[in-house]
Amino acid sequence: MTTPSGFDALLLLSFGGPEKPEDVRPFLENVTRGRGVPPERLDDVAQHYMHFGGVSPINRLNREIIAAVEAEFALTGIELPVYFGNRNWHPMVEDTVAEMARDGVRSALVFPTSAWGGYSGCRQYHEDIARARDAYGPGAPALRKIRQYYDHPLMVESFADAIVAARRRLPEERRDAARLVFTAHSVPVSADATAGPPSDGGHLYSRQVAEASKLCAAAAGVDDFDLVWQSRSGPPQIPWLDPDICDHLESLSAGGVDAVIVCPVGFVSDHLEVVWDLDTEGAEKAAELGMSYSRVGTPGSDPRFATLIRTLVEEYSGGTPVRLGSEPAYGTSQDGSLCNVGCCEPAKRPART
Ligand SMILES: CC1=C(CCC(=O)O)c2cc3nc(cc4[nH]c(cc5[nH]c(cc1n2)c(C)c5CCC(=O)O)c(CCC(=O)O)c4C)C(CCC(=O)O)=C3C
Ligand SMILES: [Fe+2]
Repeated sequence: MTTPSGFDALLLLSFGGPEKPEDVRPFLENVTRGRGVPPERLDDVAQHYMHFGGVSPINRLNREIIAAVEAEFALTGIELPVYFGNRNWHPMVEDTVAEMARDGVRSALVFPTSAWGGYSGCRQYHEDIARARDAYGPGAPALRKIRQYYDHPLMVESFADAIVAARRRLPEERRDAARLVFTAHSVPVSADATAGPPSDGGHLYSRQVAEASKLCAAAAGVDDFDLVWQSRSGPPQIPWLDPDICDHLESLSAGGVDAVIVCPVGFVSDHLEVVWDLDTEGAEKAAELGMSYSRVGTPGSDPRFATLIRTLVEEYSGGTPVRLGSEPAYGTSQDGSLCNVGCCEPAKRPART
């Protein structure tokens, strides 16, 4: 038995998403509480969910990842039960942590479904851990969050193979010249500026996304590519990372590009931002411009993703970190404490009106 010493469970911690139409509004209210997102944006996003019958794919995808991890653990002799908890929708992390405590879990590792640094991608997961432990009170399990894994070799290999496969789906005569475009969730410019410990100079999120893109392109044998952003929210007067994917498709088309390979490097699985913003809006924009468009698959559904999670679990039981990149990978903390002094300060909220 190779069960990691010191831990008696793994908690997969994610964002959560609605599973029926009545869930959509309360879910969106949970996501945006106190975040200064304008009501018109919320109406739009509610429509995106309604387009898919009010069901986000995210919970199903996470349950599939958990089943794959359970199989991987069984195969490799790791005896750790795997729990599932979310920030914004059921199963809520508060309920899951209470269940873990009732099951006798004393100390668990936490795998976050975000690979990144930054307020949304990392610090908010620390906050979730702290809130869930506080809600239970004394006797809550100790929770150790796994680090940022944006440059994990298995994630890079998975994206690289998916880039090659996406190129093959393009019409033959446009394949060779197709432009590779990486995309990640935009964040406010001010949030990116404070991502990471202040002593590092900030911008940890966009630096990690840029490095991951470079690693994936190189592994796919591509030396020239673009990096753009998607799913911008917030009031229009607040600057967010740009260019936006759809604007970028227009400039590529104006420059004579007639085929694109769009790689959602910032997402571990095909959740709503991928199936709406890329497979629906991005694909429509490309069609309008007469461009061929091929969207790259995400690593969450690749069998290697369960192995990635296992190697991270082993890293926290005395294994050596496996990394390809050179940007810092923070994000480990105990019981929801900050991983560094002043790390990933949230964006300043616009005044509420
Ligand atoms: C960096 C980042 C990630 C990647 C890291 C990670 O994975 O954690 C991510 C993931 C996700 N974001 C998601 C959904 C939403 N994000 C929103 C709003 C926001 N996201 C932001 C950033 C990020 N978000 C930000 C700065 C906001 C503005 C409000 C705020 O400052 O907090 C809103 C509100 C409506 C809107 O304004 O779009 C929704 C509904 C879902 C679930 C999708 C599904 O259901 O399948 C997932 C995985
Ligand atoms: Fe988001």
